[in-house]
Amino acid sequence: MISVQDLTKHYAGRIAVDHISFDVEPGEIVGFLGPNGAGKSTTMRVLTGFLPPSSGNVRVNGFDVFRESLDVKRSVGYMPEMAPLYTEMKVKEYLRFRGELKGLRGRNMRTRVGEVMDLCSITDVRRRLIGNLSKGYRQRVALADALLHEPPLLILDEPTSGLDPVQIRQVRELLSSLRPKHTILLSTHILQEVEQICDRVLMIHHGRLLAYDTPANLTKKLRALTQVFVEVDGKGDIAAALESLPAVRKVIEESKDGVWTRYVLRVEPGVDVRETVMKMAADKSWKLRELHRQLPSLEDVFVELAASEPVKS
Ligand SMILES: Nc1ncnc2c1ncn2[C@@H]1O[C@H](COP(=O)(O)OP(=O)(O)OP(=O)(O)O)[C@@H](O)[C@H]1O
Repeated sequence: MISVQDLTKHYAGRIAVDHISFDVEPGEIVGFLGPNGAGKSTTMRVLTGFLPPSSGNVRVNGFDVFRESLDVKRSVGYMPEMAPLYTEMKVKEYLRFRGELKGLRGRNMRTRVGEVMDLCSITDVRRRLIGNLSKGYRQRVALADALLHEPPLLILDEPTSGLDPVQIRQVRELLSSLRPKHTILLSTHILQEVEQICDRVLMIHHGRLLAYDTPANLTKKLRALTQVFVEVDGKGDIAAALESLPAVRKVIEESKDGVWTRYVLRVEPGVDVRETVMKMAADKSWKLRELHRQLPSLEDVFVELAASEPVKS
């Protein structure tokens, strides 16, 4: 559905997207993850046919984004980060107006507007002014707009930004329900979002692609990051003792609170050292007030990959 080869985009001599390549298969939900300014919106705007690439080969639904941008626009439902909704229009009126711009007429228009309002659960607010709707409802109106012309591909720029937890869950459920009819590329800062609904994750930083894989594979790759937190009150060189345990690669003293010292243990993949730590504490008469293990998250993967990326001037 999407094929990106060696895409580069410059703004006035500054590189925003730096030689990235990736493919998205039909029916996939792909999460685009990266900090502010990483190049997500730029890449998405190139994919929608609105922004020409500086170089590279980008095809959407089989069409070249530069030479066949009209066909690309027909193939894509795009929801920009700040969807430009007309606040003085009523919901249904707005969708009909947008439908007309997208070439819908007559019965086809009536059916589609009804369908997308149902799909996005906005039928009950169809006669309300957009300006009076909550952010969650407005977001769903913007999504209904993106869906109007039944595009096979949806490109959504931070679809859950600014929403409360209930609204976030509703949007996520809605997006999951659109699969497999629609392929979805969505950008987000929220790692949990990606873990929950995305088949694959694109990680981007300083315009470069850091990784592209399933959330499970990404975290598996960096299993070495498994951490154990231990808070101890005891005598002797506690850090050295903990570091002598099999499978413990590194011990970092994290904080002190009176007699208590909190350590972070970096542990080899697949090993649970909690029992041996407990045994050592008993043998050495240490007091323990915390002992817990934290498996690596996508956030750890991102932080580690970003740290290994040379920073550009
Ligand atoms: N129209 C523009 N003119 C000049 N520079 C731009 C323009 N749009 C974006 N940039 C720059 O390009 C880089 C990538 O920006 P982009 O908006 O694509 O990042 P992003 O990952 O979407 O960030 P955010 O999450 O903040 O939206 C940034 O350094 C940004 O300042």
